[in-house]
Amino acid sequence: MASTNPIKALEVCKVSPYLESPDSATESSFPITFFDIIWLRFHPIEQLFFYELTELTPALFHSVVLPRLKHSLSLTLLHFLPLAGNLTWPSHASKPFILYTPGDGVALTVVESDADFHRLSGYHFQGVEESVHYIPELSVTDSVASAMAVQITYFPNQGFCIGVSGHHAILDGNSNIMFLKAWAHLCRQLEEYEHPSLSPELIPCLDRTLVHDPEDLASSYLNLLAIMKQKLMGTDSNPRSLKSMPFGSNDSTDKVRALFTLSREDIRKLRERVISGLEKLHKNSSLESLHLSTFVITYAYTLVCILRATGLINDKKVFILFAADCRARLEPAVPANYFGNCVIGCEIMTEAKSVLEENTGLAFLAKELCMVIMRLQKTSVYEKAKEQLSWSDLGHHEVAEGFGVAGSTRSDIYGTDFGWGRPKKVEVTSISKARAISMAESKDGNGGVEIGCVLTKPQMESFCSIFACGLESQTDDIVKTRVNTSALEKTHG
Ligand SMILES: CC(C)(COP(=O)(O)OP(=O)(O)OC[C@H]1O[C@@H](n2cnc3c(N)ncnc32)[C@H](O)[C@@H]1OP(=O)(O)O)[C@@H](O)C(=O)NCCC(=O)NCCSC(=O)CC(=O)O
Repeated sequence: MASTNPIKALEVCKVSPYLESPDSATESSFPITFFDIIWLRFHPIEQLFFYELTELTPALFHSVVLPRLKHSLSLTLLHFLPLAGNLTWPSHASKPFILYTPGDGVALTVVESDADFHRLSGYHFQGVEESVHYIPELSVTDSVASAMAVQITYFPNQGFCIGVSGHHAILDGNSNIMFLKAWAHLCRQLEEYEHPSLSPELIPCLDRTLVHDPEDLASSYLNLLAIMKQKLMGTDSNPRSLKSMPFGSNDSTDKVRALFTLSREDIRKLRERVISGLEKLHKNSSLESLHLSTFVITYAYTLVCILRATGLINDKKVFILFAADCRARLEPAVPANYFGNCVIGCEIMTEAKSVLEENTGLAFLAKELCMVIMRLQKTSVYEKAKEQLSWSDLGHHEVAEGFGVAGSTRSDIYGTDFGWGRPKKVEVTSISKARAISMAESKDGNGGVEIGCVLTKPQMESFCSIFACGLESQTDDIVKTRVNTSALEKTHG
């Protein structure tokens, strides 16, 4: 879907940590851990936050909103110094590390757009290429990678949008949202205080020594990445390059994105349907210990609908991934405000036919997810990280359709109020770069979940009908019939 460029550049600058502080005048380096290295070649985390403000005149934007956003970003970076620096891997170093040098900062692009803010921030299908204009590009060369880039887009008399790209080897979803909340918090405070301060839970813990690595998994993961890179890109590819590797399909020309919501009531009904499906699958066994959480129900239901919509054939395998936050799961635990990556991948490899089974597919997948989550309690995180080194042959990608999920149902992503209200919409746009959905708690805070999907337009139309009809269905089957598109738009919009 081709899109004309609706934006006009206003400013390109660098925002450095607040200069009056002695901390920002000192060079600092931060080692990266095995948790970070796992994500070294992954595409950046990209998100868009839309803020509706119909009274946003050029004067208000340029004299109040933009200066306040910039100043608070500078104040925030003082606490989050790794984000102002770069990932680097000089030839003398055995591992990449983050280096902050005075004068470094986050690249900030300010643009104006005459696009329809209402449509962009609405819950309708949108061409994936339309969002490209609002996402900043992260500068990455073979030897140096920026940690973060920010774009602020001004929509005259409609609102503004904040686009963020963060290097995944520097921060995970939790750290990313902590940074955005800290920035929003300081920006809000600037309305009243000249010297705003952060509450303790928003001050990041930058101590990398809290992650123990007695067997140097970090080096093993670097070797694994070099092998993967050679397999994908040929033996003459530079194994020390910091550039990301192609992961899934990057071709977004025919793709659309959309957000869907499951209400608390939808989730309750789906949970009942899963329980009845489980009773059919396991007539005589006790299933009491299974915890059918909001995450499990949402992920299972969305994947079943996607598999049906994409017409996956029964004899295929599916490889399902999700991240588990390890901050509280490590022994000893690291603090909730630990900054960096502290997540580990959990995986399920299964036959598509078990998931596509009409009466029991949803229950089957929900149970598989529960079992993997339960196993997390029994295995040490470090042992699991060691196990994952066996993924080195990339075999999964050759034999199975892979699916992943970005975000979390507990991130409070809509809590990012910079002083002009909560976002009208938040999108994790990077899901278009991998075969992934996004998940966040719904913005009304009523226990529902928002799900972001990227599919081709025909697949999305099909997904939309399967998703909506499946919720209306009284049985444990998810309806496969296709309803007409106008009915869908009503349900969805
Ligand atoms: C492994 C999990 C997904 C499993 O989630 P579950 O919800 O099924 O299970 P759980 O044991 O965590 O929680 C069980 C129940 O307790 C509740 N619960 C647990 N901990 C809680 C807490 N601290 N505060 C409030 N509620 C809590 C849950 O909401 C759930 O409730 P109820 O039963 O009501 O639902 C999760 O534990 C987890 O680690 N989530 C974080 C994932 C993450 O960090 N993602 C970001 C990846 S990086 C990324 O996304 C960036 C990118 O790649 O783009």
